[in-house]
Amino acid sequence: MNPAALAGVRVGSVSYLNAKPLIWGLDPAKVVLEVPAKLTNSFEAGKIDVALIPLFEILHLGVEKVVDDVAIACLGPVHSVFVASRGQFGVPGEIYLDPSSRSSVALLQVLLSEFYPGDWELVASSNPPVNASRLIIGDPALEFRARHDGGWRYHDLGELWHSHTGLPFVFAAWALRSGLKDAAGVAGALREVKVDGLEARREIASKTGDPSGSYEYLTRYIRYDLGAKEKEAILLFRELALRHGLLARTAELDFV
Ligand SMILES: C=C(O[C@@H]1C=C(C(=O)O)C=C[C@H]1O)C(=O)O
Repeated sequence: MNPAALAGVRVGSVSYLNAKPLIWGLDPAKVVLEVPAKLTNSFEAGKIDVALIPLFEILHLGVEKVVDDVAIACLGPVHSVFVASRGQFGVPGEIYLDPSSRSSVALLQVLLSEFYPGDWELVASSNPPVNASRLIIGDPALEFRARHDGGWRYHDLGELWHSHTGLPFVFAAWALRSGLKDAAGVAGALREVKVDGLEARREIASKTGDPSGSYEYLTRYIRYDLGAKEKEAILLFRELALRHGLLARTAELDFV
């Protein structure tokens, strides 16, 4: 399947398993796959027309048009975005940050500033000391869980956000380059891709090293809708990010 509206449109997606249902059926040779931070750079540089970029960057770059009804989100635990530590959460100290992430780093900063104020030191480095607390996202987070047992505690940021706000959290959404022709057609095609991709989750999971774990992850933890509650969550996140100096005020998002 390759909907006509996407012909000639340069598409970029996050390279993690969680994004696979949203690009299912598109010609893999034509979709740029990168970790969130790199993908954002490619989108900003104008190399991609439509990209599944971190929500934080959508707000930060002042992206105007976002595809309605499609997201990488969660309601409660997300399973693949956590601070792994040897001890309890909320005791201030160093946390190493995954340099691939944008939304989850900002979410962690918002959660700490708002709900766990203290003398935190956030260190951007992909090479934390052996026992250091660290924020990990995406496939590396799933692999970390699979590789390490006992001794580590996982503080799931989707769960922490939900316990404080009662809301879902949106990690990424489809951003459209400004001036893109037929934005409505492109958005509609990406919604169709999503419908097929969600149905193909069993097959997508079967191609991974852990079919049942991957299927559970894609069906129980990651949610793909961007509806009223998700929009409410985006507004709250934006407000808190503004309050804590992570963002400057930008225009309202236009969902197409
Ligand atoms: C839930 C996740 O969402 C991802 C987290 C992102 C971020 O932190 O910037 C960006 C895109 C999403 O794919 C994950 O990858 O674990």
